[in-house]
Amino acid sequence: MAGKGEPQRWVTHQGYELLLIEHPRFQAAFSRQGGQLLHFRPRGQRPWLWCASHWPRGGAIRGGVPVCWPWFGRHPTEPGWPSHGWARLSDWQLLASEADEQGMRLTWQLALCDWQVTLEVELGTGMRLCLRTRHQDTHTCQLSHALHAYWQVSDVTRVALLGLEGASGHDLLARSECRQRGELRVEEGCHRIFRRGGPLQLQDLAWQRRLAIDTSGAANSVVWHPGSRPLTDVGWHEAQGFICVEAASCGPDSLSLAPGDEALLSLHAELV
Ligand SMILES: O=P(O)(O)OC[C@H]1O[C@H](O)[C@H](O)[C@@H](O)[C@@H]1O
Repeated sequence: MAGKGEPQRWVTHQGYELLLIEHPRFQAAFSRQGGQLLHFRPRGQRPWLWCASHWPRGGAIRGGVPVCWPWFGRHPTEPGWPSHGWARLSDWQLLASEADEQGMRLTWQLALCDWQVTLEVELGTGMRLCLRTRHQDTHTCQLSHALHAYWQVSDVTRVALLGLEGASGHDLLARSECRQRGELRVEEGCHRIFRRGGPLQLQDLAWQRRLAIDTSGAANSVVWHPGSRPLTDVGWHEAQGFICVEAASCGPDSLSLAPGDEALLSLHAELV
């Protein structure tokens, strides 16, 4: 628990250890499991991130910004291993947190065998996440990873994602290559992995909000929503309230890390 006057304190909710932050500029919450930013709301605004109201015991929390690491989606060779890797199921250590008038900077770390990953998060009027991976194995290893953000929206079928015009990628629902024409809208589910990162904008007219979401530096921008496919423990109406726009390096854009190499992945958002 933080001392009096400090912006952060630990609590337990639905069996999870949470770090709650009340800063003059924003409110936020992380779970120790996953080092996962679950909630971020700059003062006077609606929350930016969506989070399911029910959290499974022993599973991953659906919402906020899950860290998918050290693989994204299914493991390439081990079908029984958990989807999206160990990071979102493991307890992380909070290495540092500093606050000033502008905001807060927090550093989370997870060490597994020869691998070490840190998540640096800056929160203020915007949010910036940077994932840094190193390994000290004796041979080159494959890495795929994602900052799998669930953005809260008025209604997924009524928002538009700008900035992917002309981008090529893979449409996993259509099982074909795709090229984005104009703005992206989600009518009945979406699962596209675009082969480019860059500045995007999520436009929500009903909420009169436009978020600039930057996936520059990532090889892939992933857009996902299950449509009418049911998600365990998430009601249909609740699921209408998010769209995932993710920074990732995955599939053919997975990385080969030689011992001592470092891989970076970042995601940045601000209001425009
Ligand atoms: O249900 P989860 O394991 O949390 O994954 C949720 C979704 O994440 C990503 O966007 C993947 O590309 C999808 O295939 C997956 O369904």
